[in-house]
Amino acid sequence: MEVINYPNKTEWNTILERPTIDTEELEGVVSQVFNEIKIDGDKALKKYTWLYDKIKVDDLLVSEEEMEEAESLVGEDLKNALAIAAKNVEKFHAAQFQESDKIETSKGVNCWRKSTPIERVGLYVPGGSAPLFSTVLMLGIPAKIAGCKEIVLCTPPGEDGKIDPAILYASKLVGVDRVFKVGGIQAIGGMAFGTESIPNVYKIFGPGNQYVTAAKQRVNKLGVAIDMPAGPSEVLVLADKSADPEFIAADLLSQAEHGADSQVVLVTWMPELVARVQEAVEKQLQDLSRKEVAALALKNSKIIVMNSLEEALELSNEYAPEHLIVSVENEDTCVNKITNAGSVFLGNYTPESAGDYASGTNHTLPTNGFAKSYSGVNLESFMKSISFQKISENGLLELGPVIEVMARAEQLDAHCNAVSVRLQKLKKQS
Ligand SMILES: NC(=O)c1ccc[n+]([C@@H]2O[C@H](COP(=O)([O-])OP(=O)(O)OC[C@H]3O[C@@H](n4cnc5c(N)ncnc54)[C@H](O)[C@@H]3O)[C@@H](O)[C@H]2O)c1
Ligand SMILES: N[C@H](CO)Cc1c[nH]c[nH+]1
Ligand SMILES: [Zn+2]
Repeated sequence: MEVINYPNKTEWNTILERPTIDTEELEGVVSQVFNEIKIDGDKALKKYTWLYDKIKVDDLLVSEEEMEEAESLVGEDLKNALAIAAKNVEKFHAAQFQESDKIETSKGVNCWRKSTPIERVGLYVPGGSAPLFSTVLMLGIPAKIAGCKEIVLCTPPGEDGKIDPAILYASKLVGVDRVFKVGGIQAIGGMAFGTESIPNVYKIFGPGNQYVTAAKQRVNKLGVAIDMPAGPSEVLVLADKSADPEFIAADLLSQAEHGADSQVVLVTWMPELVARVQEAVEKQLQDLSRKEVAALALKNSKIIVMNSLEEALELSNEYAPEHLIVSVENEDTCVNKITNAGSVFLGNYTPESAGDYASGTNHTLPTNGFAKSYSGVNLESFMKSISFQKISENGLLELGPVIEVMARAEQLDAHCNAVSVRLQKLKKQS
């Protein structure tokens, strides 16, 4: 990890750059795959699964038999863990349901909003380097609570051409309707445009690598909604002398092991912490099964020494990390100073991986600075709200003239007339 001491504000933007693949090349690949899916449907999905995943898929849809087989392959320990995690995710997301009351804005003018589920949704579950079955809970549970009528899920097939049993078990547990063996750009294109096997959905959810994220951003431009850009994982740890270097190292490595293009950042104002964390990272790295991947991610990563907690928080807000760990004395005093982050972990005993799996918060979160403008996945992500209004005759008599004045001023005569004809009738009646 590169160490940067007391950077000037003018240097912050350069320091905080994320590692990215050449975007022009990426967009070219996305266009080509999408064009073929639009013409060839399933045939194109299979072609690109062979090209990018090296898997020959005959039937994209996971069969009932495969679902049943998966259930028998998942151990009791994992089933129990999934049940507890699912309960917490459900509890946290169910509490997010909000229906607005009727508001009488003027006398006789009532307005309200009603939330309705997005009817057909597509979930993407990453599976390139590791099958992230926890993502099934994070997307499937809120989709179900929201009341989405049709929930389909795409995930890349593993080396044996099958989907990881835990992904299938979790899909059944949360009530996903259909699972398809397809990942990457081709999965996003399949769900956006529809093919013989996959229905076209109204909104696509889920994290993924840079290919998946670029594909989601492209379909969004083409009119299919997406949750947010949720690309390669990242974490920023804010730490002072109260933090344990072993814990910091473990948290940094937990996101570094996701992929070579992950980025992890330590920000401190205690220079004496730097060497201790570096040492702990080196030591813990050796024991990881994914140490090569984590080592590559550490090359993109930084330790930044700042002058104070205030300056460190300012830098963190500018970076807008997907995950922010606050390991400082009196961590609660930082809460109101955090303006940009996907999900925040307060105190030395709140590891980021708790949010990844089981605390109840959602782990599908904005990366690459998008936490400045996007929230992570939540119940509302699966809903849209329709606004309603009802105006009584007296209400229109009162508000109508206001509308007439405004419509005339915008020179929209028909708008004005829609009110005037009613007012005339009401006045005649009275
Ligand atoms: N932000 C979040 O909320 C969040 C949550 C979980 C995981 N993640 C991130 O998701 C990512 C998962 O990545 P992954 O690769 O393991 O799985 P993935 O499922 O996202 O991507 C795998 C697919 O990428 C495609 N692909 C691979 N190389 C390609 C190439 N050269 N050209 C075109 N397509 C190619 C393949 O089709 C493959 O199926 C990681 O970066 C992880 O950090 C993010
Ligand atoms: N840290 C990931 C989000 O960036 C989520 C995850 C799933 N499994 C493990 N971690
Ligand atoms: Zn993780």
